[in-house]
Amino acid sequence: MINSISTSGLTRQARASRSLLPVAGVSIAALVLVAVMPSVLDTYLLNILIRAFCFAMVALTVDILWGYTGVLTFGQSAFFGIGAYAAGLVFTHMGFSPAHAWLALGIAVAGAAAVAVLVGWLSFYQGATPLYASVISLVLPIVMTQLLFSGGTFTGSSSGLTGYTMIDLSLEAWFWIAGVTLVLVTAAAWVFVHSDAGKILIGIRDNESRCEYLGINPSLVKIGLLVVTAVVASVAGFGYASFSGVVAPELSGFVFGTEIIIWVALGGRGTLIGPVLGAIFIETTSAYLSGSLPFLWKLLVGVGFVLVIILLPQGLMPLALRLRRFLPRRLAGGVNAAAPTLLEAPGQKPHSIDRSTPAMRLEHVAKNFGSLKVLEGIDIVAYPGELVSLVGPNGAGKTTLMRCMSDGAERTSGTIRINEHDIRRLPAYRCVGFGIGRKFQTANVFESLTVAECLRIARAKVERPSLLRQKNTLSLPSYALAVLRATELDRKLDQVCRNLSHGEQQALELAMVLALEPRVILLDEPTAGLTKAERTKIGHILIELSRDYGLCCLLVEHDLDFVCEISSRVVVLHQGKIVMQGTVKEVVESELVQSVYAGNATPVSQALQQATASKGATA
Ligand SMILES: Nc1ncnc2c1ncn2[C@@H]1O[C@H](COP(=O)(O)OP(=O)(O)OP(=O)(O)O)[C@@H](O)[C@H]1O
Repeated sequence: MINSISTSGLTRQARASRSLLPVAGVSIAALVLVAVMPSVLDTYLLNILIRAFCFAMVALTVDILWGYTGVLTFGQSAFFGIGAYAAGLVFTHMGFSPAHAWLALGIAVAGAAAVAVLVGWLSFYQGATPLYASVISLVLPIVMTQLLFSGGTFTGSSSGLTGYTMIDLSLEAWFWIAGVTLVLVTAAAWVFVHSDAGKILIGIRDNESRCEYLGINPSLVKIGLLVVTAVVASVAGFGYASFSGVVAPELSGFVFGTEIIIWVALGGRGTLIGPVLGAIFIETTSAYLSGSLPFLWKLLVGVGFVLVIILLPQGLMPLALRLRRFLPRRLAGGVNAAAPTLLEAPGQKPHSIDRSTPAMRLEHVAKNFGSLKVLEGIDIVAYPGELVSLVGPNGAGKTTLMRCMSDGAERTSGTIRINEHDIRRLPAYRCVGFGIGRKFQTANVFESLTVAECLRIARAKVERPSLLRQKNTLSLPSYALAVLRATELDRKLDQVCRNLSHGEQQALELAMVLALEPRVILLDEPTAGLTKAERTKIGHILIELSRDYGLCCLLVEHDLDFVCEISSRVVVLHQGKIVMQGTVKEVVESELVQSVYAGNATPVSQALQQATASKGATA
């Protein structure tokens, strides 16, 4: 019987606070600094810093897209330009008043959001590669600059717009506005990327396909993120133009877009603070040195960039963050320091499951790769509570069949129904909604996240993750908890996945799939890499999943002893066709199946016979 996991021993971690105190403390310190700086800095430096603060906000948006989500973008300058030109154009052609300032801000936000939706759709539509998205982001600032060049007197062409009436504030007031906005935007970004929802960005960066098979639509997440970051960049551009009284096509150009990438790379992508400090430092230093050393300074920045990329690929900030180990833990703000308490989720009641309606129905399914027919005429019906093993020699088409069952776009022809829902040509994340969960052949987890964070992302479809915080409890169905306990992963919730053994990663992936509470699970070699003892425990869990919880399990497995021990039915595939379906005994005794395996190095028939004999002896 699957027991609910004991939470004793986790109490210490449960008490661990996920408070926002560290970020609040740093933000208050930064605000105090912003408050006092105008009284100690000269006018020139204040001017430079206000501009640098605006640029730092754009750098922050690039860091969220590139550093956290893995989307390398050169296009954020275009959104900065939209905000800047919204202010420049309205103030030049309509005059200045508070109403006009609000109008310009509204145009900046709406314009940036509309362009971001279009660009996001083009960049991240289903099947688009990351390289394609980067190319689109390169094209955007080029198109934007050309539009501004060809705008004649309306946009000021290559000279841009100058001399318009600006928002009339003192230099100190501008400094405070820019500084406070930067601190607040940085703090908000920090809270978001460290929240449960923010971890999905890292999940997408690490393993987009795993996210899809957990029911998350990565394209939608990336489009939403692009829209939000575009709006922030446009507001920064609006502030820049309102303060400086100058807008030029260069502000939305490709060169500026590349400079932002350099700030982020030097500062340390994926750290937020690094890119902000990188932008402020390079902009301020440039202002002092570019006049006296115009070419040498650019050369120095370029050499610094190359050196950092080679020697410190993660940038300078991670180096500084490593010093945190010398600080007390509280001050270091170790957000991943504590693991959440595991709780048992209520889940679906086994007796409420209708076991007479097929959980999975395949009719005439075929798959071709060009002229190669990999699957042909596949008909399978599987019911809740069944544990069906797909066996066959290497290359028989087992994994391809799993792919077809879990993603509507995969098969060439035929019909697949999951819980009576026709999956049509729907993508994997939509099929998950019909109750299917898939475990891949090789361990497929999020390598830079902890065990608990992976499980949290796996639950995102069931429990909407918080945008603001990390919850200190994690509810999982009892069978997912049982997998964690069987493999002792429940004691490693705070460990980063890349440090887990292969077998532990396999078990974690299985627990992640079960965390989705699927009604049908596809398991491609779930015990590969596990020890004999772990394999036996997982076998028992799979039997209980089907018998006690009514899950329909479809299993691809080369370990034939394991297949015989746990299966209620076996389907034999050979050269893309089903050669036999039946009970373990029927398959074992089939001469046809034995001839299928004849010539294969694995003594399959022998293994099947031995396993059946041992089962008979036990009975
Ligand atoms: N993307 C692809 N393009 C072309 N052929 C492919 C592709 N993917 C799989 N195949 C071919 O389809 C056939 C079935 O492959 P599949 O991986 O489904 O077999 P399998 O039964 O799972 O094998 P194994 O037990 O070794 O994992 C093989 O001949 C393989 O070479």
